[in-house]
Amino acid sequence: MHCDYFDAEACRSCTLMGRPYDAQVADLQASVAAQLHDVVATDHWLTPFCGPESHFRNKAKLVVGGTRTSPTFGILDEAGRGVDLRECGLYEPGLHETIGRLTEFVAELGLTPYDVPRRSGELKHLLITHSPAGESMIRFVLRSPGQLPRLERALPELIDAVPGARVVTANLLPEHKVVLEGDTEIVLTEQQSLPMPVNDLTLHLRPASFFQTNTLVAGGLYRQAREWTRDISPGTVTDLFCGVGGFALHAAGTPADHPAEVLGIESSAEAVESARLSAAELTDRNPLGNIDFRVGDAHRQIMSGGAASHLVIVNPPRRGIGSLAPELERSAVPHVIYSSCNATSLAKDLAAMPSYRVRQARLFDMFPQTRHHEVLVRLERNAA
Ligand SMILES: C[S@@+](CC[C@H](N)C(=O)[O-])C[C@H]1O[C@@H](n2cnc3c(N)ncnc32)[C@H](O)[C@@H]1O
Repeated sequence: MHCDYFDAEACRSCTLMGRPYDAQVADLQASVAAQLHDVVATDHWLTPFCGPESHFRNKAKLVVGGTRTSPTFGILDEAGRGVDLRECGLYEPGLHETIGRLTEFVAELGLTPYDVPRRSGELKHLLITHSPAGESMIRFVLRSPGQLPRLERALPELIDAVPGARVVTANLLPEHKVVLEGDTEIVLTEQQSLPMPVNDLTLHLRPASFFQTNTLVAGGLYRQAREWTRDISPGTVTDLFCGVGGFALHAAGTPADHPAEVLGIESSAEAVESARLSAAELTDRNPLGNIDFRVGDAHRQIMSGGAASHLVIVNPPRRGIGSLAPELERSAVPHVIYSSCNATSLAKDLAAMPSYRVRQARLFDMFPQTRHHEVLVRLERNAA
């Protein structure tokens, strides 16, 4: 893949840009396998799962810079000046189109971009998620509620100007902080969630709920976990760090003759609400047994009942499962599926679980052009 922004040194996020894609995947596989060398035998690796090397991102996180009449949408340089990256080749074609229409509309609306060095202005970021069905969720991250009435008034024109705009929100981030969003979210549209078709399910995404950035590769990840779940044929499944329920909902209904009882635990109330919505739709169509999602701390779950599960699925943030690893080690849980975006923390966690052996592992290239990776491993408790 080639990128003009990279060549001009305007953006260097894609550290592997220019390297042939096959070589990128081979390097990534070798590096991840080396980090997990002590716990995953060479012949237990499945073939890496890859999608296209460009036009795969379903999400854009655009920092707004420049001026009211000439805003930029992309990142800020070291001096805090806006760098426009609207033509980034990682975006899905539909997302690219949405960005074009939306940024044109925002420039005409004349919201003043937030100026980081001066700490003045209003519009900080645009966060856009696009679904394979052609719909999008658009979130305006604002410094204050001052521009809210203007945004509310402009909503019908925005919906006209940006085909597929389904959920539009204002997120308030009054603090001068290097974070993407604040805690207050005001949904301006009647629709509150973006339906994301993945495999044979629809996952509802409410604002501020985590979702994987690469829909096609996420679909492969969930299918692999479902295949392993079918093979294990568990009576009960606990999905920890479940987000909007991708793993839990794919596990529900397996095995088909005696669907597992599935419980998802997640700290974000918005994500749990999303997962419940998806589960209700799914069970309406095809009764599946018990699926339940609860807001909670994954680290407490093993002590409070999760230890009785036949299968525990974990998909933690980059830092890994930490104290949960020794908890699982002490539990009687026979099967674990661990999805990790950080082979270093995965290796550390698995080293704290010597009673389990890795039966299979697979690399999912969720973030082509970078060294970021997703690894799925299937663990089984050693026979006593
Ligand atoms: C990598 S995401 C995985 C989400 C989901 N499994 C998926 O497939 O999209 C990690 C999730 O863990 C949640 N989280 C972080 N710390 C947590 C904790 N202590 N207990 C429960 N959930 C937590 C985050 O809100 C986020 O949704």
